[in-house]
Amino acid sequence: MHPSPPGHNAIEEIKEKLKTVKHKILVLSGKGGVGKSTFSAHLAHGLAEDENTQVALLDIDICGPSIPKMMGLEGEQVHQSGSGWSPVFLEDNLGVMSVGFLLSSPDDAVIWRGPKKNGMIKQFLRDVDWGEVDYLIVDTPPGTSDEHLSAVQYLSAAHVDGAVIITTPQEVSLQDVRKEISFCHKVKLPIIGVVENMSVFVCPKCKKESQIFPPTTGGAEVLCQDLKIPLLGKVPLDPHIGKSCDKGQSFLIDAPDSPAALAYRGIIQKIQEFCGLHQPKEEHLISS
Ligand SMILES: Nc1ncnc2c1ncn2[C@@H]1O[C@H](COP(=O)(O)OP(=O)(O)OP(=O)(O)O)[C@@H](O)[C@H]1O
Repeated sequence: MHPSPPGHNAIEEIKEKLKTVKHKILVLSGKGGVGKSTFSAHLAHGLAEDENTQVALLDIDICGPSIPKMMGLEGEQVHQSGSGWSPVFLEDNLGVMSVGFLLSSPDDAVIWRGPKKNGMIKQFLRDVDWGEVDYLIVDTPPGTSDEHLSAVQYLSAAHVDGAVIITTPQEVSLQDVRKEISFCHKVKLPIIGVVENMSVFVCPKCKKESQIFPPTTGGAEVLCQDLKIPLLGKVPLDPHIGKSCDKGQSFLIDAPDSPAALAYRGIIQKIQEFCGLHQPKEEHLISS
């Protein structure tokens, strides 16, 4: 089932493979559990609501792939196509590929050793036949590890638009966002902006907003002002999100008028504007 390992000219092969993909967006977070996969999944759902937009979602969260569950694709396996792997199509215009499709069971612990992880990232970028795609969204593991470096290195060769960084308002998460931003600067990865997730709780009955864990340092807003990074939006903590994700559905459809869905739509629009306004440039590659 596994295509052959990438050779020395992997960068050229990835560049060639991704020629048909217009915009490439990496979704990053310093901490785990802040809502990165939820965001990636719903950015894909939201963009694909326009049936003329072809969307691809790639999950390279090697040790904890949650995209199969969130997209209702648990139990799917990687399908071989002519020259590589074919994505699983959720809709005609929404294709998904996940490391999770390689697992025999979602309950399997995944133990990949260092070089194997990077090899897998190369394979996922080189071997998936996406076809003509407007947006490729790449869901990454938390942190700034070797896997991120590999992904940026390969995607940069194929013109990456930039990264969206997901955080919660707490300092423990924001501290890692600063590291994420420093990583992006070091590897010359443009930053599209920051999303503050689980910002506030909106009471479903009285519609009042409350901060469950008020941030001690002003949250992502202050951080973004200080570092001159765009804040794309704040998404409230919303029980609809967890429920829809567990069912493998889009909460943008399940709860279209919820404060979280409205916040997501505003963020998606800003990302579309960014991609329309900023033509990605060829980046200098970081030597491995
Ligand atoms: N705004 C929100 N309101 C309520 N629940 C949320 C919200 N955003 C995410 N969640 C829930 O939080 C949990 C963690 O989200 P998710 O898996 O997307 O995090 P993650 O950052 O991708 O984690 P990791 O990278 O460690 O896998 C999920 O159960 C998801 O449904």
